Amino acid sequence: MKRGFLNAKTTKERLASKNDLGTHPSQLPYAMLNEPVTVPQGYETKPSFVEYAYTALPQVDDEPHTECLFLLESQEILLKTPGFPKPLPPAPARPSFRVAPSPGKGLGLFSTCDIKQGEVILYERPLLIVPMAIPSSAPKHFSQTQLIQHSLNELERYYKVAVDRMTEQRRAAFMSLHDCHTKDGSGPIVGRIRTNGICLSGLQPAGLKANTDDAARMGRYTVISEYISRLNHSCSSNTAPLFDKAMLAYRLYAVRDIAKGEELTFQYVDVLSSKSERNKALKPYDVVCTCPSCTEPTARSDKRRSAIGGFMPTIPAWAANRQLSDDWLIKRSTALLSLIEEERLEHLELNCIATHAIMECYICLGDSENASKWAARVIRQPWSGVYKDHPEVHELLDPKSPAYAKHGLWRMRVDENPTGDMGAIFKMMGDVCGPDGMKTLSGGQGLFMFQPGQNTSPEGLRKIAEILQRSSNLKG
Ligand SMILES: C[S@@+](CC[C@H](N)C(=O)[O-])C[C@H]1O[C@@H](n2cnc3c(N)ncnc32)[C@H](O)[C@@H]1O
Repeated sequence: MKRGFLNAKTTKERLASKNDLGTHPSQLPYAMLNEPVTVPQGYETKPSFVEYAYTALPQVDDEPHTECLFLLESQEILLKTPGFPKPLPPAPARPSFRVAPSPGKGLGLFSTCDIKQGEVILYERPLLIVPMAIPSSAPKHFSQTQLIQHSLNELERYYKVAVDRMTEQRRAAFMSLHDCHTKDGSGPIVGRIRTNGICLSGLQPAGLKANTDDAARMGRYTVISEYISRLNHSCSSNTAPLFDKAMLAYRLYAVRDIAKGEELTFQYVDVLSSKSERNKALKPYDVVCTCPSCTEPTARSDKRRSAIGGFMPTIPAWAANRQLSDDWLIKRSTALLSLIEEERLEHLELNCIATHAIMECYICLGDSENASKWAARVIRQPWSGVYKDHPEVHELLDPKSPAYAKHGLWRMRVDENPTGDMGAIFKMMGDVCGPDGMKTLSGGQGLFMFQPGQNTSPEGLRKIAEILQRSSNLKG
């Protein structure tokens, strides 16, 4: 069984997120103030440079640098990323996007040519990467609003050092970005970071993970870029930015075919929530969304989005369950893909999960002709974490490839029964997940590294069953 077959994310994270680097806008964990607040001077926290470092990365001449403020352990994680620092590809002679006014939305990005699904629109090294939160202390006699203003002032001070270190040209690019937080206590730098930052995970020191939410945020970062930060929101966005740690750069992918002149868009909020929830979540960005799903008069879109969020294609839940027909999961996943297409949500991780599941169904059925067609569709979604976790799909493009016979799922539904360890695990997973697969997602880490044919002891199997059972109790 390949890694990524199960995933440790919660259902909600997995449905809403776009890849395992957590690419979505970052809302800083600080409240906003309705009116100006005066804070007594002299209580500034001294930055602890034992823990934090300002650095310009990568330290390669002739390439733009990102100004970073990192916890030392996060910096270590980044520097140890295999392949770091991978060079940026040469900029194309004619970029396939331009910055231009978008009526009612300020500036935006627009395509300058037809772009195919899965193509990279741009590679971009960010201007700035900073922590989403930095601890600060304040005297006990501060009022609640003074505490908020004090925290915002502290953040501004920390972030300013990084902005001051930029080249003049990159600082000017940063300061020209939009700021929708001019009247809530945020300074000009914090305001721009709040407006334009995209969340970056995967750099969290191990020790912080188990701590409180605030502590955990200290190992999470927000990324600001000259161009990607100009993407306006749509609830049916047509791009997905994927952060490549080795390159220290985003690749911005087209998630469907884009016509010349179309605006390029990105999702700022969980697009599987209802129209009213989305509009509430968009308030901090000062956005009243006018995309078709927010303006159509009936509640059809809400219903479709809720249905999309209510099914997770899960091979084990079907493969060993003989009460479900051979085409049950194919039909359910195809219906899911139709809903995704109707709502124009191709960027969702779920799109690739369903595509990959149909491919695996055909492998279970011993039908390499159809499996190879679906493998080709997986490959057209390179922004997805599923694609990243399954490099073997390339070997499955040829229906005659020997990779089929070697695949752990090959003919699983055709031959007698899945037997041995694999059969036992599939049966357990089927029982625990339920056919809709909604309980698979938060546990099951023990299965990640399971390989077919691997000799798993009864003790190992019992542990896996316990993990799955725990996850079912917690989330079910
Ligand atoms: C990250 S910036 C995007 C680029 C920005 N339009 C600019 O001029 O630089 C976010 C801001 O863009 C505007 N915006 C983004 N999406 C929008 C939308 N769908 N409708 C209206 N305004 C939008 C809002 O002012 C929001 O605070």
